[in-house]
Amino acid sequence: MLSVRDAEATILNAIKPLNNQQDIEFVDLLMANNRILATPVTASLDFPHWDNSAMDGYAVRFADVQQARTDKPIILEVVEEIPAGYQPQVIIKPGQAARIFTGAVMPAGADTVVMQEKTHREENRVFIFAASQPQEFVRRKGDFYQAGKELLPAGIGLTASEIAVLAAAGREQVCVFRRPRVAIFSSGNELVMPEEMLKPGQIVDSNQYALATLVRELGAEVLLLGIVKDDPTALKEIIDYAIANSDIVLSTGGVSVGDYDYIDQILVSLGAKVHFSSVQMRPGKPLTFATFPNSLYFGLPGNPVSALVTCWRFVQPTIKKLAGLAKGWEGKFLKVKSSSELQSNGKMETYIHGKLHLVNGVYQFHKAQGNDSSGNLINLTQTNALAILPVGTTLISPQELVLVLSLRD
Ligand SMILES: Nc1nc2c(c(=O)[nH]1)N[C@H]1C(S)=C(S)[C@@H](COP(=O)(O)OP(=O)(O)OC[C@H]3O[C@@H](n4cnc5c(N)ncnc54)[C@H](O)[C@@H]3O)O[C@H]1N2
Ligand code: MOO
Ligand SMILES: [Mg+2]
Repeated sequence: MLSVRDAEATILNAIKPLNNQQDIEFVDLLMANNRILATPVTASLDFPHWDNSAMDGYAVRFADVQQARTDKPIILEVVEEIPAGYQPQVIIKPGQAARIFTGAVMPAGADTVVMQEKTHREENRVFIFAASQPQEFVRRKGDFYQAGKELLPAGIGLTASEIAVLAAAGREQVCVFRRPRVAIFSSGNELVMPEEMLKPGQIVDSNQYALATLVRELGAEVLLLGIVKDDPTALKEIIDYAIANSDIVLSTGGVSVGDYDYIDQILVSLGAKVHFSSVQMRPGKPLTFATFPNSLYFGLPGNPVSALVTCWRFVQPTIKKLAGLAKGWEGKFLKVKSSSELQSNGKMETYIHGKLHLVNGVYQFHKAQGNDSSGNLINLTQTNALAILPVGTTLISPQELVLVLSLRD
């Protein structure tokens, strides 16, 4: 059976990231949160734009104040007051200073700022009590960034700090990758919507809610196609529609060996390349991955835990990579102590859901306490991590280290 590592490599290889010419759109800065920058950004301004003061104090000539001491202050004549937003008018000559405030433009002639706390003011005279360093408290033009250099690279996610930088560079809009489109449907004769009365044998289609929520959290656009009966004609029709209208299709159910498990044969009949239909993992063994010329197809297992675990493990990095993220689309794996005993049959790579908790500033993994059947959706609540036992490992004892996939950024 295909190992998880090989399944992942197959999937990652098949991804064609969005194109930075065709798959882009311009969005207003305040709508750009969590979007991915499609083209590098440069600015035509230096940062800082001009030499300015980092303190409230006095702009002076260093040569004038280098001998200043508490018991032997230097007295300078204050010739101008420079608040932020004001263009200085006077050139500072030997023996002179300007009153200046944080962020205000340094006057010509001055090269150093003495902070207010080291001074005493009497009318138009200022007493300087301490020798500063040359250039002290001056933020120099171009110290933070020089015009024309790359300010932000393509392929990064935009959050508060990048959006602030774009605003400072005078952008009103930003060029980002369009959101990937992910079609989702559930297959199963037993499935109904939450508002429907359950007849004997029926259950609510919870998978479409789980997947739609996760996919939206990842910044993709969801095309929710609902419930489809275990009927080859209906399934063929919906898959045909889904692949024509999305970058990624997620279906749940119908991928095992049962008589009503039709997904694989329909994919073949539609001309898909089916790369694999099972993976050496638990839960999630019956996982189908197929490609069409313009879309990727994940036939996720129907059991709710299996559907989410395979989505976290394989679909999450796929969406991030396809979306145009240059780095950081990989799963976030870490090694932490397990506070619970974890078991596996040793034959499958085993994924155990639970929670990463901070204990005295260090993360620990706690297994979810309920029945861990892959049909038990209830036990998934509050999951934020999956512990992973590799093939060959049957037991992790409490306080032993375990590999964990963190599900939060
Ligand atoms: N003989 C074998 N039987 C099964 C095997 C196997 O290897 N040999 N694998 C088992 C494993 S593991 C899984 S996982 C499931 C996968 O089944 P399917 O993907 O074919 O899914 P279904 O048969 O349609 O449903 C399985 C289970 O999940 C429930 N389900 C389905 N869809 C939803 C939904 N949208 N929301 C909530 N629950 C859903 C469904 O009612 C079934 O209980 O196969 C095992 N069998
Ligand atoms: O492995 Mo299935 O995916 O457990 O229930
Ligand atoms: Mg089945």
